[in-house]
Amino acid sequence: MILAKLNKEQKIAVQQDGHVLLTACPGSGKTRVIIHKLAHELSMMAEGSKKKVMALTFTVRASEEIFRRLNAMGINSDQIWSGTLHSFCLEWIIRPYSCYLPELMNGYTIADETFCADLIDTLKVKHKLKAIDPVNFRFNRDGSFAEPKSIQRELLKEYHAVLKKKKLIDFELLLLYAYRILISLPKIPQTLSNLFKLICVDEYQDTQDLMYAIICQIVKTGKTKTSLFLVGDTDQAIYASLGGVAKNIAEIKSEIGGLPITPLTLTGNYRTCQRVIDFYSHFQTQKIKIEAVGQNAKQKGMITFNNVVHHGGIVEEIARLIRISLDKGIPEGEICVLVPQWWLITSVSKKLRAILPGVNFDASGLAPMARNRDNIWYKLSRLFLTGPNPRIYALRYKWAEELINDFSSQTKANFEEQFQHPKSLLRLINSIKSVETEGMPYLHDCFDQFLVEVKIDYSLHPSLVENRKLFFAHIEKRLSDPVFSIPSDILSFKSFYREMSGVIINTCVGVKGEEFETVIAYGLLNGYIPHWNEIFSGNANEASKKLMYVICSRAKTNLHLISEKGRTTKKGDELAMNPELKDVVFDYDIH
Ligand SMILES: Nc1ncnc2c1ncn2[C@@H]1O[C@H](COP(=O)(O)OP(=O)(O)OP(=O)(O)O)[C@@H](O)[C@H]1O
Repeated sequence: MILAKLNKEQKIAVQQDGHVLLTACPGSGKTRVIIHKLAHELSMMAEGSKKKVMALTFTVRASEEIFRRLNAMGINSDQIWSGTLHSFCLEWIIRPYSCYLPELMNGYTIADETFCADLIDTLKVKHKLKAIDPVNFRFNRDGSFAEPKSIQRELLKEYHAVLKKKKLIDFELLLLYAYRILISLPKIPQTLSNLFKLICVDEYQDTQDLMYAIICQIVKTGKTKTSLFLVGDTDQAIYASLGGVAKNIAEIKSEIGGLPITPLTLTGNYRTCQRVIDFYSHFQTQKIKIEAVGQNAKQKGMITFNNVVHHGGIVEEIARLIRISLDKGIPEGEICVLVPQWWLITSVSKKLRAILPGVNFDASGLAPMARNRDNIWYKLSRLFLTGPNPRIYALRYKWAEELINDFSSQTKANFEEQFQHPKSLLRLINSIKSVETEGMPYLHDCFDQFLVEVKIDYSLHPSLVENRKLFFAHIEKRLSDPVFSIPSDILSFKSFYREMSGVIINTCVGVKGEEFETVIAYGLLNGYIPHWNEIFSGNANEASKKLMYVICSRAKTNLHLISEKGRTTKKGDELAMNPELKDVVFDYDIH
């Protein structure tokens, strides 16, 4: 029954025992396989088993999507853990075992992302680095900095001195400390391996070395107790400049202590029409024929390339293309605008909203909250800003569970006994009402009522006080920033969490693994895509090919590519067209 919606190759992958490396082209059903693999493994467990299965995803969006889909299949998600590797390390390694690591045993707080970003900006100014100068924050397995340049290393030392003084840990430290815990106390990977029957890793080609080390330490220790299921596509490896590496099968085998691993593949593309596939095959690094096998396989679709529009008119042009798709009856949520750099999301979203007032947009840049997803108050706010809804029940359940754990680890005290279960906590949150109509006072009011009910005096815990201050300070900053100009009412706050339904505005990294009827990508220029970092590191060609491949392969039938004119460097030199795109000879449709 669970396997009914899979083809033969997909069924084989789902039913394959032991460790698996599944590599396949875009649209071949890798995500579908992961979801069914999780469901299948659960169905094979003995009744009453306490074991769990896990999916590690590249983005929070992707992990939430897995929850939604399993929920829609009627699968009980109690025994499923899905999230990014960072959240896994926090929840399953750092939080329960920090007392064993000298660096953490005297307390720690997860650093607020925006606090770290501000600190880095200040240190860049101090060290006379430009805002765009890259700094590699990653650690090697032995704890040394991966950053090779000396000024950057000085900056890193100061940055870490500040974190240490404040007992903060950022994303990279989280990975390093998790790894240290695993290797210094073999009982811990053993315990995790006893608990997790399966670890699925989506987009494995973008995994960093330290991440492989963490995952494989658990698999290796458990020998055959935990199956590793790596899924990805080497042509979609777009994280090389941020340490992502697609290890080959021999390397992975060696990481898991020589245990056998079965290579599998999927063929056929269910997503995209053949013409679009043939177009993006220009960007493949390995020339493999991809065959469209979905219902739209024979459709002509629309592929346009505009290299004449001036950047001053870019938003009007994007709006025109959105209208063309809407006029064809394509739903808003099936249209995606890909921006070349994340910091452009806000301004483009705002302008598009102004030009197309009747159209809904789904863009993180329009949200009142900054992206400090690990802030405990952010986690509480998302429960108050989403209502009870069966479609996202599993997700809210998971959020409630996280909150119970977070409060308990930060306060060393538990919620009032009756609220220690996610179900009862959700019931409490759903019952709290506020008369406030403005977002900030509404959240303050809900938080205070909540704390009274669960009997936690947050003022006694400096990290909670500090994080609450930071959480609201960032909202205030965004509300008063003319660039954002976000409405401050409660509806605007709630719309941030509304289920994705409007035209998506995001970066290529932000929509990894997703698909849309129409993709509109602009800024396809040397310096944006590929980014200067790739160009300076001598990796421009490969990075650019892979980015173009990922961008184009998100589309089902319509692809609009734009290399606008008139964008310049600070020195005033005009940015050139993306070189890979320039080389393509194709019979484009008229735009
Ligand atoms: N056996 C199948 N029958 C019908 N549709 C399928 C089948 N397998 C996958 N699909 C559909 O094909 C589309 C692409 O699937 P999926 O997102 O799982 O691909 P993917 O390999 O993960 O792609 P990417 O590498 O781009 O992330 C989805 O709409 C999915 O529902």
